[in-house]
Amino acid sequence: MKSSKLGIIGVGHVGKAVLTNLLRTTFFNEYILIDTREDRVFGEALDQNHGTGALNHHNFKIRNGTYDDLVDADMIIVAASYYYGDNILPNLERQELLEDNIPELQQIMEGIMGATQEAILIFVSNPVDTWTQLAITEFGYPKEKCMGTGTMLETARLRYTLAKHYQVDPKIVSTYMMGEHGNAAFMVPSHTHIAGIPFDDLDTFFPQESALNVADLNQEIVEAAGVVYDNKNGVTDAAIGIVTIELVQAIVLDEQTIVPLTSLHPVGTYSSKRELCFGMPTKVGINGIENRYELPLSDWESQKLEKSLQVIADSVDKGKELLMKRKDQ
Ligand SMILES: NC(=O)c1ccc[n+]([C@@H]2O[C@H](COP(=O)([O-])OP(=O)(O)OC[C@H]3O[C@@H](n4cnc5c(N)ncnc54)[C@H](O)[C@@H]3O)[C@@H](O)[C@H]2O)c1
Repeated sequence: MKSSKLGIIGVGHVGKAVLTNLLRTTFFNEYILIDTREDRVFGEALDQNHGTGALNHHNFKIRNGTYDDLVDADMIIVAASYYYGDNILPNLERQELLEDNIPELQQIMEGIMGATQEAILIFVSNPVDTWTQLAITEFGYPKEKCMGTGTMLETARLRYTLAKHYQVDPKIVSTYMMGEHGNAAFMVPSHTHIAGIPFDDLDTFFPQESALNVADLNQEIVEAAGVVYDNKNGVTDAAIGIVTIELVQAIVLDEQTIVPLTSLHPVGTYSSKRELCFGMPTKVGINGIENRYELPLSDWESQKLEKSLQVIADSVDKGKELLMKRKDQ
């Protein structure tokens, strides 16, 4: 029987949160941890290994490793980011992280491409749409096996916020945030329901709760990361750790779940004149991307999408240019 191996590249706050959550599952029995901070990743592997000595824990193989160890990996999660020291990322917008992270992306993709093109490759690193797209178009990773968490985190935040407002279980809220993972993410009220009740009818069914304004709600969700960041000393790791497991589980268990991950959408998707990675409802299973669903959008949603796609296109162009300059050096 084949064992299953996961690689995590970048074991800072987010990589560690993903690892710790996964170690409560039995999706994988072998974990390879890769980080440029060799002492940090050695310590993390040792610390997590000590935990396997507890009688209520599974006996996993966890070690710090190299790209050679990923040759037979089933899945690789990239949560690396240029290390700014002092244990925190600077207070930069996600797009502002791009320039410092181009060398990291290049090093990581060269390492992965030298090891495998078979593993499902999941990006969490920001700006996540750009990392995902450059991995495919500039380094050649197979597009149906390559994805990022996209607007899954914003969607979880929206589901939580709507559930809290209407005092219901988040699991019965069906909704999406789409577009860029970042300031240009937008909600899709026309496809938002609570227990089958359309967004526009919620005030009728929940008369005791105040009416929600879509633009204000959208703003609140987009700004939510900053609120966590400001209050957690520059870190957002808990929710993304859980959301990443949602995606991993959908793939490992072949759940055929539909989530707004980011992947490379062909020319013509929402009339886009170029192929582009952005968050939209996508079916995932054991082989990676299974299908994409181009939901009809309202005028407000279409305008938001257009803006989102422009932000990502500009970022991808800048990323390509920076990579080209490095190759010319
Ligand atoms: N997609 C999302 O929804 C989401 C949510 C939260 C955070 N993030 C992103 O996740 C990333 C990580 O955040 P964090 O808080 O864990 O940062 P962090 O600074 O705590 O950790 C980053 C780690 O990456 C390592 N690293 C840097 N370059 C590397 C390389 N070339 N190879 C291997 N490892 C390398 C660093 O040594 C560090 O340990 C950031 O880009 C952050 O913006 C994404």
